[in-house]
Amino acid sequence: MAATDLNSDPGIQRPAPEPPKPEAKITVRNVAKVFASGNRLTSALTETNLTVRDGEFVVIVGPSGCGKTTLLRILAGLESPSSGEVKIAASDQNRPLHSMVFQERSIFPWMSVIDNVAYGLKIRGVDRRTALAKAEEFIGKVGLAKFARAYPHELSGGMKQRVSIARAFANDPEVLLMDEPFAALDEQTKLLMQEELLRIWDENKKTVVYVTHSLQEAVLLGDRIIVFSAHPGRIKAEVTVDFPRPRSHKLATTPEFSKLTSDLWELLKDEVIKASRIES
Ligand SMILES: Nc1ncnc2c1ncn2[C@@H]1O[C@H](COP(=O)(O)OP(=O)(O)OP(=O)(O)O)[C@@H](O)[C@H]1O
Repeated sequence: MAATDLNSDPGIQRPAPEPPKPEAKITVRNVAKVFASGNRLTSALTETNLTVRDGEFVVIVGPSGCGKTTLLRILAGLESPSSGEVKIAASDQNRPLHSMVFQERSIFPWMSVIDNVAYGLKIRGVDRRTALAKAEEFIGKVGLAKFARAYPHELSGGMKQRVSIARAFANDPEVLLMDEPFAALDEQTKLLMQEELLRIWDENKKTVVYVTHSLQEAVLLGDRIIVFSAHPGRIKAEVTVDFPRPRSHKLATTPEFSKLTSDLWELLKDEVIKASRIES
């Protein structure tokens, strides 16, 4: 049979082109981590395999001590894996591979807000004017424009955490690593910050790996949720979150949201029980 040239016959319907597959931004292959302290060995992670697509918001949940922070620290290059490998695909040599936002405030108390936010850019050799302009842009996005020249001691806890987030986004890293960034905030501030993060993320579509204990937060923020087993951690399940974006807290009032949160809890419950036995 002769091959048909689809381009030459206007009567023939061409199959819809496949959407391009987003490339893998983060690849975690067979990663294990054992900590040695004195003559005691602690296995924190076993056989961890994970691929995060470019622009994907991945949330990790799991019981206390299952290795979530360890995985994030390995991704940030702060720990090395005992075995296996981690790769972050760089799109631009001038961009940092990652920025990390921690639970505890990690801004410099002796620097003004704007200098804190511009810090990473200046370290990378971005000229002062460009760095300050970029910093101002993100300070505005997190609602701190009036406080750009203030010092951390003049800010509330939530405002300091906004500075950390502005700094992380202003750095324009290949991936953003967030370790329970809102855990220390009061409930109302946390709700505000979650919506701000959603809004900034919608504008930037950064690749994010986000650790949380809150299942509601995981469902609200994530494209995909990775459920870890109890210590030593390994991936037990993955849940895709299909809710359309932009999202807000209104989503949390829907039955679909409640159902997904409760399904997630069913997946996690046994692991939390196992972890509580390990700890006691
Ligand atoms: N530097 C270290 N030295 C020795 N053991 C460590 C070290 N860091 C972590 N661990 C151990 O590795 C395991 C995983 O710790 P990790 O902090 O990654 O867990 P986690 O899931 O983030 O916990 P949580 O949810 O409570 O923050 C724990 O048993 C912990 O005690």
